[in-house]
Amino acid sequence: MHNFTATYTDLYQINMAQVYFQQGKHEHQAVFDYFFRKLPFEGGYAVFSGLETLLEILEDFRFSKEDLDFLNAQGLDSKFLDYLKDFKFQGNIISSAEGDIVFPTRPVLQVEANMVEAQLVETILLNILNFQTLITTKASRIRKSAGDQMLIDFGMRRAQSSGAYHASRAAFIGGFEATSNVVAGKDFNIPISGTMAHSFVQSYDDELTAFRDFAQSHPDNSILLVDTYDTLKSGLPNAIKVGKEMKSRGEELKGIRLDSGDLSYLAKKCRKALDEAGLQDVKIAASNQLDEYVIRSLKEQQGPIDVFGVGTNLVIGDPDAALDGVYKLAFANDKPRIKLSENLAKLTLPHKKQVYRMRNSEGKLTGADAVTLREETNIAHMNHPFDASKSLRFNDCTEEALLHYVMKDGKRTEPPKRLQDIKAYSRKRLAEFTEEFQRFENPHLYKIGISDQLLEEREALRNHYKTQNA
Ligand SMILES: Nc1ncnc2c1ncn2[C@@H]1O[C@H](COP(=O)(O)OP(=O)(O)OP(=O)(O)O)[C@@H](O)[C@H]1O
Ligand SMILES: O=P(O)(O)OC[C@H]1O[C@H](OP(=O)(O)OP(=O)(O)O)[C@H](O)[C@@H]1O
Ligand SMILES: O=C(O)c1cccnc1
Repeated sequence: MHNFTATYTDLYQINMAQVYFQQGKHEHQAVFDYFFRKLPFEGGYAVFSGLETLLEILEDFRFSKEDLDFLNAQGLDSKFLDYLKDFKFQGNIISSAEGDIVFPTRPVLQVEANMVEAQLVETILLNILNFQTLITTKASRIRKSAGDQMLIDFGMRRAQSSGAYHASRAAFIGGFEATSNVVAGKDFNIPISGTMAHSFVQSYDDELTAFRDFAQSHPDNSILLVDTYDTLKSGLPNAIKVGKEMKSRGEELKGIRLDSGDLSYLAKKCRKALDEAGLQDVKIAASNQLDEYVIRSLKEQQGPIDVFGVGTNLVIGDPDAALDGVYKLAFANDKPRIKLSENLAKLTLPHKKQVYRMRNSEGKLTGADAVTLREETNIAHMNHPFDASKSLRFNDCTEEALLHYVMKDGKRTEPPKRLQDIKAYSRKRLAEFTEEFQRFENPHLYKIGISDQLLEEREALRNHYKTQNA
C-alpha cells in the first residue's frame, strides 16, 4: 500500500499547526466531527466505509526526514519543524462501525486529539472516508438490483487513477464478490476473477482457435468473450464447440461473456442454445456500462444473466463523483465551538456528542437517530436540527449508542477487522432498513434529531457569537 506520511495533507493544516505551536496552543485538546450533509445518489442511506484503512494509516502517521527537509525548504519555522520530528498521531478516534448505515448531519466519526494532531489528520481522513463511503454505498445499490447474482468489480482501468485500489475494497464491503484488480485482491484478501479481452480474440486469425487455446490453458476457469465479431453467428457457436470439446475431456467451460448489444435478448438466445447443447452449467456473464438501473432493468426483462461485471459506474460513484463529507471543530480548549452560517443547514453541532439509533419495544427501527451530548441518556424527545417547528417523541424506546472508541492514544482498541466480517455486518445492518429506505426513487426520509440539551447548547452559543459580533 502507498506509504501515507504526514505530508499527505493540505498546506493550510501545516500552516495552522505552526501557529498553534508558536502560540503554545498545540497541547490544547480538540474534538472534530466527521459528517456529511447530503446522501449520495439521491438515495435513502449511505454505508460507512474506509475506517480500517484510516486506522492503519493513523497508526504510523509521521513526518519522514525527507518530508521535513521539504518543509524546511518551504520556509517553515525551524523550531516548529524540530517539534514535528517527533510528531505522531496520539489521539482518540470515536467512530461508527465500518459498514454501518449512516445518515446526514449526525457525526459519523470523531477525532479527539491535540490541535496539531487533529488538524494534520483532517485531509487524509476526508480523503479516505468520503471516497470509500461513496463507493460502498454505490456497490450496495448495485447489490440490491442484482439480488443473488454474482457481481465482479471491473473498474480499475476507468477509476480516478489510484482510487481503484480503495474502490475495490469499498465495493467488496458493499456487496461485490470479486474483483479483477489483482493488487486489491492480494492486499485485502478479495477473490480475484477475470475473463478475456477483445484483443485476445482479435490477435488470432480465427475466433475458434483463440477460444480453444484459452480453454486448454485454463481448463477450470475459462469464460469466453463472444461478441468480438458476431455474438449469435460466431461467438456463441464457437463457444459451444469448445464447451463440448472440454466436456469430452472431462473438463467444464465456466462461462461466456456478453459485452455489447441487447444483453437481455442475447442472454436468452445464448442460454437456450447452451442448454440445447447440453451445456446447462455454463454461466452467462454480462458487462458494458452497467449500473444499478441497467441491472434492475435486465432482471425485469428476465435476462438469464448469472454474473454482472461492473466497472466505470461503480468506481467513479456515478453520477455523484464525491461524498460531501466535512470535518468540523466541535470542542476546543475546554469549550464547545460552533460555525455559524446564513444557511441554517450549515450550522455545526457543538460539543462532545453521542448518536443513538432508536428502536421500539419490539426492537424494530423507529426511523430515527438522535444526536445528544455525550453524557446524556434516556432520550424521550428530539428536535429537527434546522426546523424549530418539528420534533419527535420517543415512548418506550431502546437506544443503541453508535459511536465507540476504536483508537485510544494513537493505538487501536481492537485488532483489525476482516473485510469479510465488515461486509457481513454491513449486510445485517442494511437488512434492518425496510424497502422504503432502500428504494431508488424518492426514498423514505430517515430522521435525524438533536436532543433538547444539545439544541439549548447550540442556541446559546449561536446567540453568544451573534451578539458578540453584532
Ligand atoms: N436489454 C437491455 N436493457 C436495458 N439496458 C441494456 C440492455 N442491453 C444493454 N443495455 C445497456 O444499454 C447501454 C448500451 O450501450 P451502447 O449504446 O454503447 O451499446 P453497445 O452495444 O455497447 O454498442 P457498441 O457495440 O458500440 O459497444 C449499456 O449501458 C448497456 O449495459
Ligand atoms: O463498461 P464498464 O462497466 O466500465 O466495465 C468494464 C469494461 O471494460 C472492458 O472494456 P474495454 O473496452 O476497456 O476492454 P475490452 O476490449 O477487453 O472489452 C470490459 O469489456 C467492459 O466493457
Ligand atoms: O476480466 C474481465 O472480463 C474484465 C476485466 C476488466 C475489465 N473488463 C473486463
